[in-house]
Amino acid sequence: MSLSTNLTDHLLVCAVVAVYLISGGRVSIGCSIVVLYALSMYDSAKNLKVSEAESDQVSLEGAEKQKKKTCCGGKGGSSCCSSGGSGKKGGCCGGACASKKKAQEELTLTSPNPEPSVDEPIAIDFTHAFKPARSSKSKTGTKKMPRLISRTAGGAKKDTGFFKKALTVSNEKLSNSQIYVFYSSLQGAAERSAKTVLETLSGMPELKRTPKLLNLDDLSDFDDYFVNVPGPDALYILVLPSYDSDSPLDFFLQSLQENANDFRIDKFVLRKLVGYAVLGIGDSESWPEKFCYQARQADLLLAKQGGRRVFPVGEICMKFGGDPKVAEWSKLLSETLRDDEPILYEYDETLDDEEPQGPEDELTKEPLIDLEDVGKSSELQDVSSVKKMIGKDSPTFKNLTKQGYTVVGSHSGVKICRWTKNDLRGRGSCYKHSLFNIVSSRCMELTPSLACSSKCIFCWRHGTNPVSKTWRWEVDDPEYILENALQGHYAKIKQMRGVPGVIAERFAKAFKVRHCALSLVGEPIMYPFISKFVSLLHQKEISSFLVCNAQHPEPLRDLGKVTQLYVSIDAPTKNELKKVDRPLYRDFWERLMECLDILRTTQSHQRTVFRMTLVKGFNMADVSAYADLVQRGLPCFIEVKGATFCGTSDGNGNPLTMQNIPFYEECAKFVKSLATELQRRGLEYDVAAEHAHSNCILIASTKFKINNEWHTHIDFDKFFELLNSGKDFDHMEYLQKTPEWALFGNGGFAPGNTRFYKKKRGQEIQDKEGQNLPESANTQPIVV
Ligand SMILES: Cc1cc2nc3c(=O)[nH]c(=O)nc-3n(C[C@H](O)[C@H](O)[C@H](O)COP(=O)(O)O)c2cc1C
Ligand code: SF4
Repeated sequence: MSLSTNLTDHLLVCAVVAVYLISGGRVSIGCSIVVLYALSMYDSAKNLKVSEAESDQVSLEGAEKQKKKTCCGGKGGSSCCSSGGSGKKGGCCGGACASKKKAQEELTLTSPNPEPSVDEPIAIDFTHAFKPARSSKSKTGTKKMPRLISRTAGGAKKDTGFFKKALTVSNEKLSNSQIYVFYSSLQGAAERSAKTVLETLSGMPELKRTPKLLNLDDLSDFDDYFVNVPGPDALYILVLPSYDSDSPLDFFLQSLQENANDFRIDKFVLRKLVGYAVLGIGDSESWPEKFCYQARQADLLLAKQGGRRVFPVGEICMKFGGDPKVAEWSKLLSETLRDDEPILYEYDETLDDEEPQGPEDELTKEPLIDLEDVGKSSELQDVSSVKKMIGKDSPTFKNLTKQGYTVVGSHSGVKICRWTKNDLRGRGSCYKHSLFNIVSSRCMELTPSLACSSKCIFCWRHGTNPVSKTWRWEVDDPEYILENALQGHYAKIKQMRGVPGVIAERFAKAFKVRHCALSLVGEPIMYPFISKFVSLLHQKEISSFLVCNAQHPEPLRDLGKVTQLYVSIDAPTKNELKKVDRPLYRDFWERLMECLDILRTTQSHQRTVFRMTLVKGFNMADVSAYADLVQRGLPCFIEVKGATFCGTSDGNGNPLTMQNIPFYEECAKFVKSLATELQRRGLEYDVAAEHAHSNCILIASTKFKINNEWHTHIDFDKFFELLNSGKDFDHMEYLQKTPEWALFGNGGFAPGNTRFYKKKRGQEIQDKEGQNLPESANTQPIVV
């Protein structure tokens, strides 16, 4: 108790005694005073305790205020000069922060019941919250997780721990997805295997939807599945063979790679898929180095674009009974789809360091690749490796030779057409005779590129000829191609010498080819040396008829002189063209427009022809839209031909039937209304000539009607004379009068030939040039 308190007490006692004496020393008053005094003493003792506690609180607040003025605001840590981090003990706060921190820590540690208030933040240590399943499981001896691919950039590995690990787990129910089984097959093994996969999956009662089977080579646009996806729950299974020579799969892989590098396409565009799995088939004995390499490429490309692998790539050698292994892979896949356990889609390989690799790692033999490195993988560089377009041992080679082609070098083909044989036997030439004066027995049909940049529905490519937007193969010399093509052609002519009815004179002349139709199958203008090749033809006085698909404006612009330049116009509108030609280019319509502009301008000196192939139900309705195209390209001629039915369309995606084949009358009606529409617009065109037998009718610019007589025929001697003169000349300088028999309405059958009516045992079939083919080729789809 303090001195001041004692003094107050003494004064109080004196005052009480004085009051007692003044009041006469009465006992009752004296007692009351003593009680009051005792009460007041108790109260003051209590107050003293409270004030002592308050004064402690005030002094703490004062210390807090002072702390905020220190170097670190009292936080200590590395920002405080008193902390260990600064290396200075004491610092500006004299070490108060540090000592305070220490005191607080001590308080916390010694506090018996440190119940935090609701508002206080709680610190939880997540370090061990996401232990990789693999590590923990393998320690207990249970199944190890498959090795999967990380999508994390190397630099980001260290700081994405929490989110990255959380992203690795997916709980999608795979059995709810719509499964698409894709395949690509040249000889049938992949198709068979895909069907096994399909059957196995279809037998799963858990699957909500029936799986679908799709041939990659029949897809008109890969983008429908590999840029867009058909639904939110699509799951893809790809069954792919490998070929070290060119195969349709090359184009698919090339497209995937282009998508991966196309800045307009979302980098992880295939994240929209529930997942994917690839089954590779191949031959490990004959191609040990390249065994199933294209399946692996596909797998990496799908992963690179965000696809989630739901099952490891299968690699099965088909040489020695691979079918049971395919069934086994399919069964394992179906078990995975059934299994609702989460799948580790992304994988942090740094977590692998936590334990040594087990023997299972050896078994998987799957190299762990960071997705960021996928593009640099040597496997992927192979996607765009330069191959021969048609290797001698390739199925495409066998297919083409079976169909009567002579494959020249690695990318050209020559074939003797039925009209050539017909003309040798005096049975008449093809429609090009009546329209333009080409004699079939002296014509060679050739293409320097068996590959094409379209997949036209009426083409008889059987889904086997290579497709690509650009040239991606080894290139043969033009001299080599011409020399060997002529040899191949003459060899076939020679075979005709024993055929009954061959006219000796025509047979002799046939050994000096006069015309070359650069069409056949494929896209000739894709050949990088097309102009040189054409000039070599001209040097041998062989006229050139070049047909192109209007998808390659650059080489079209650069093209040198040709005798006649064709552009195929297979449909008049963008939508119809996409349906009919199934072009590979996204900007196919713009390319067509550019080609038309080139015909009207840069190449207007040439004899230009629009070639239209009429397919009922596909491209015959919109005459006015065709007129728009004519107005833009202003060709010299419009050659209109009805498509021809050539048998079934088995497995090559050709949707045409006999119902799509127009009759001559329908073609004639179409041609007349097109001519009328052009005239209505003030464009000077009219119907000129025909070859009724081939359903072919010619509309010509009226500038070829000289003195009221059509001059659609070519004076070939004059053409070479002009060419050899070295002077510039144009299409109006080598004309010849159209003979009477060829004019529209007269049928177009040349005199001097005997009309031959074949007994119709099967469908009469024709090749791309409109030439009829032997009946043995009756499995071919529509060709024109
Ligand atoms: C010309 C040719 C090249 C081949 N190249 C490879 C190859 O590089 N790697 C491979 O694993 N198998 C290769 N094979 C084997 C095929 O991939 C195998 O026969 C496959 O089953 C064919 O599938 P398909 O019948 O669906 O076309 C090749 C086969 C041929 C005929
Ligand atoms: S018809 Fe011609 S342009 Fe069309 S795919 Fe066949 S070869 Fe190519």
